[in-house]
Amino acid sequence: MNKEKIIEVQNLTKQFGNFTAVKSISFDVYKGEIFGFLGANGAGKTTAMKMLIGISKPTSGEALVAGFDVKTNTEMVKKSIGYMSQKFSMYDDLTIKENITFFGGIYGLSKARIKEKTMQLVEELRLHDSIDKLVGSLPLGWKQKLSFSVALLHEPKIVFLDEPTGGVDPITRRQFWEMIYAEANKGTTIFVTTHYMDEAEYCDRISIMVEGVIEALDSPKNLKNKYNVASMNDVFLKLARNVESP
Ligand SMILES: Nc1ncnc2c1ncn2[C@@H]1O[C@H](COP(=O)(O)OP(=O)(O)OP(=O)(O)O)[C@@H](O)[C@H]1O
Repeated sequence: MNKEKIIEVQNLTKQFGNFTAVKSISFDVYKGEIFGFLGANGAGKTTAMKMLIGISKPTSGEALVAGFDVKTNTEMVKKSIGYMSQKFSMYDDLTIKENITFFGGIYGLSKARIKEKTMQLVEELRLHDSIDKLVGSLPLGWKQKLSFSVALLHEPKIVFLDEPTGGVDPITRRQFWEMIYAEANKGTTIFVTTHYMDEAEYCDRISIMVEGVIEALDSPKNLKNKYNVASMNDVFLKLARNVESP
């Protein structure tokens, strides 16, 4: 794997009043890496991710995303990244083609480039018969795959995926991950949160957050060795259980 750093995080902290949601976390992510960002509900993943995509100001600490400071250069951070979440997909009342045109425009693509990208997506996702269908009429799995492709329209260096496969069936999730692999192979960095432990196994490295702190960070294989368990699910349970016991 290429060891060029694409995300550099140093002592990043976020406080809401007296409550510290993210407690001085530090880590690096490498170019082309699939980086899994795991943690139980409320562990601080979304808060950390919001700081990295430049929409929430850190209370303290530093983060460089694609070489740009998330505190002072948010515009360049936003241009360098793609983002998709389970909650925000595409506009249900626009067709697939209209959604691609709309988001392409937001990302600053020329008309010619949007046309080119639309044709590319039609081929890759085999959309020949459905390009003029309303997105609202598509199954969730299709929406999520499309949404991923749309997040990549402007060819960002990093794509942030916040629980991208929530509620999607296992076969579609597998297809989604094939798309992720293909994109990572092109050199795009994937930063992904998930609650599915089978997906954690697919990542190059995993960070596990517990109560605002990064409790563990390594490859799935090394984490399983370290905690002497057979699956990422067991690693996760072990760390979560440690929190529950006084
Ligand atoms: N704007 C806010 N004001 C106050 N507290 C907040 C705010 N946003 C998040 N929190 C708190 O920070 C903690 C971390 O929340 P966060 O959403 O980052 O967790 P998460 O790991 O993403 O959880 P989930 O998996 O449920 O999305 C939670 O206790 C949450 O209530």
